[in-house]
Amino acid sequence: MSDIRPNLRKFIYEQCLINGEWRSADSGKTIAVTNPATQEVIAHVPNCGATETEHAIQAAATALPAWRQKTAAERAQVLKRWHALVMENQQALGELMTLEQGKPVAEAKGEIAYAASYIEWFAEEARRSYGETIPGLTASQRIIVTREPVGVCAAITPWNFPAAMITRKVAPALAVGCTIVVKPASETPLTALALAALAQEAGVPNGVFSVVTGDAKTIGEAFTSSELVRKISFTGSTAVGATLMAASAPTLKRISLELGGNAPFIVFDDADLDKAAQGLIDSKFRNAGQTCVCANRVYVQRSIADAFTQKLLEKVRALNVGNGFDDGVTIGPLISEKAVEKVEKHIADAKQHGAEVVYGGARHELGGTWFQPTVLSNGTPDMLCTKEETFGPVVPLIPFDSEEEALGYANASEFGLAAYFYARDAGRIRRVAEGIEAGMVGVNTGLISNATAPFGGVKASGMGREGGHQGLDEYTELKYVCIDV
Ligand SMILES: NC(=O)c1ccc[n+]([C@@H]2O[C@H](COP(=O)([O-])OP(=O)(O)OC[C@H]3O[C@@H](n4cnc5c(N)ncnc54)[C@H](O)[C@@H]3O)[C@@H](O)[C@H]2O)c1
Ligand SMILES: O=C[C@H](O)CS(=O)(=O)O
Repeated sequence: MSDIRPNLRKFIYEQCLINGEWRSADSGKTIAVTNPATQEVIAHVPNCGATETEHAIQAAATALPAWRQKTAAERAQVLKRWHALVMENQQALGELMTLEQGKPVAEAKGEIAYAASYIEWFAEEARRSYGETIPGLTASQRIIVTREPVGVCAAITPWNFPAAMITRKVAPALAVGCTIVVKPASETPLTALALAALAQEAGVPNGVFSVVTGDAKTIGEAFTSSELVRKISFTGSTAVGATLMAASAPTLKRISLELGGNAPFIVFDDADLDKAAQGLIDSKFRNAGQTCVCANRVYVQRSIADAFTQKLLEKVRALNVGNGFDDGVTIGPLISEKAVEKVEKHIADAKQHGAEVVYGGARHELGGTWFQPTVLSNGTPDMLCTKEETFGPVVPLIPFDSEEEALGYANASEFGLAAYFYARDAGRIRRVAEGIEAGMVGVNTGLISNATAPFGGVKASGMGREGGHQGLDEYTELKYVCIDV
């Protein structure tokens, strides 16, 4: 039986939105979009290439003067209408996301609200893109510093959070007067297209926000080679981010990179173990572990390791694996067979290093790309999962003895996106929060993502921030005006 409910059909757009027009690829070629839970083909979207992308970029350049000349309040009003439309359609947009990405409907609806919160946040921030005046060096001199929109922007987004990764780029861009062309992941284009349709309904003018689906490399090259594109914002793997950064260098584009992670999760002996176990569930199993900021390696102080493991297992056993449309399901399918094979590779490597499977450890009996929530004990600090993100529902528990040892393990990574630790001693909280190498740190919490805070990483996890007032600055340039009158 198809998961495509009648109420969803009006949200399934099988054309791209370019310059306010819904259009197919020039070649007529399409890409199939499948439901990861059933492998059913749910839609076909245009397989666009360079010409369509260049058209969208040109339309963004043409639309830029009028959009940037609107007042911040006028742009804010359009964003507020977009926010209202997204929330009015939260249920349908959530079900659409489950259809193409697989996460449970409740979680998908949560992402829609999270995505909408970026629109609301930047509608408010639009009117706070402040400059400054600086005392002149002479009686007749005035120094003024203003913030101006970067101009035409391009964004490339991943499949794991198909709504939030779009709005946390588009909302700040539009707020400050930029225009933007977005290429969503080919696995999950429908959410992006539906969001663009609602933006159009909200009054975003033609060309200000276009969505182009198709060949990633070709579209990416059209973005990076264009003289008109002044900024690229990318969310995805570190490897692709580095490629885009290098390709953007010849035209000196501004670039924001939200890349891969490998979050350490440390449980100290002075932690509240019940809170730590729940925090690990919250962080690790969100989106079946397919989250850039999820705990990827768990370090547990040896003296409380057994007690913590039992508390964790009690909660893992309560996780319900199934189709995201079924009531009560908390763990959906992984996005692809390739994703399952990576999880299997990490578990096999951990076992070779001496880790023991204390729960799960294999594909789920449902078949397809479902995987059992898995807990490994007696892990070691040199397992493959401590070096690359697993992107699946696996908790590798690694014992440690001292605070210094734990911090050393945590920082022994090329990545630095998110990190978490549970402790109650004030001095330990200060030392570890300041010593850990990450862009974002959760102390006694496993959930840190929100629109008000600057989201981003260090080292191989990227550069730039999204959300907070910092997220607005990513889309502006400073202009210094020295007046002598
Ligand atoms: N830091 C963050 O905020 C964040 C958020 C979500 C995902 N991620 C990371 O993204 C990765 C998982 O997502 P993914 O598998 O979609 O990543 P990915 O890098 O394979 O793809 C991301 C996007 O880039 C496009 N792409 C792929 N190759 C490209 C190329 N050569 N040129 C231009 N575009 C190209 C894809 O089509 C997709 O739209 C993980 O590493 C995860 O940690 C990071
Ligand atoms: O995959 C990483 C995203 O950024 C998810 S979230 O921002 O933490 O929701």
